[in-house]
Amino acid sequence: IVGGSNSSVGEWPWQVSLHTKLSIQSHHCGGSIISDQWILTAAHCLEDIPLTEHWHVYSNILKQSEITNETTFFKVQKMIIHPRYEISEAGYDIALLKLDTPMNFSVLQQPVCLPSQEEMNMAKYTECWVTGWGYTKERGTIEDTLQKVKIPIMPNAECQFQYPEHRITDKMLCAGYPEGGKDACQGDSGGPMSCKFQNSWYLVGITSWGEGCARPGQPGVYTNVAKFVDWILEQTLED
Ligand SMILES: Cc1c(O)cccc1C(=O)Nc1cccc2ccc(C(=N)N)cc12
Repeated sequence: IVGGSNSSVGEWPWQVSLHTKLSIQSHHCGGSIISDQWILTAAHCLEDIPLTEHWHVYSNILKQSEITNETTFFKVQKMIIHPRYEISEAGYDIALLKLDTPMNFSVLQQPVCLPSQEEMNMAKYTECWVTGWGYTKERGTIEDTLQKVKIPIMPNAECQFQYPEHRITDKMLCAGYPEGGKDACQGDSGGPMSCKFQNSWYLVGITSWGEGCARPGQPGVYTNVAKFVDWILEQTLED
């Protein structure tokens, strides 16, 4: 997260840290708790490591330094990458992780609401925050304390104009300031864009891509979760 600030304990209780257990274990991507056994993340997070046994899911974490080999984590029973995903910039950058055991909810560890799938105008989301342990600048490192930054959603037409060489579809969302300076970045991928509406928080976007980070005129691009609620329900209620 570029231009953000430290989150406090329990501020984003649906945020998880996805670690890969390769040579050294480290934070790879963010994710969001959407039920007691399902995590929503970005497909591009999983494409290089398609084996369930290499993933550790850490919930109720504020600082990466809290994670030691004594820290409990969830194992992944099943990974579902959207069948139409190819690369982030072409969309469908969404994936589900089924945990090996259901988690117990608490004030510090609980699901975020999925948005309603009906055609919603984004204007109702006036307070959207992006969170993660990703880089705070383009050539950065993974942050210790979970960062948060408030970023306004922009109309897709404006976003398309900023990315003339891309096709910004209605299954994508863009968010950013014209002057740049506040954005998600590498390492925040898969994490939530959470928007507050009538005193509840909704998972409106999944951090997907952007040209660099926090550059003027280069907004962050997110998976538009509302367009995938049908798919999410099909995949998760089936089990
Ligand atoms: C290619 C690259 C790096 O090598 C280092 C940092 C960023 C980048 C990059 O161009 N974009 C990115 C690469 C990977 C995940 C990203 C997630 C979000 C954003 C965003 N701006 N909202 C940019 C990303």
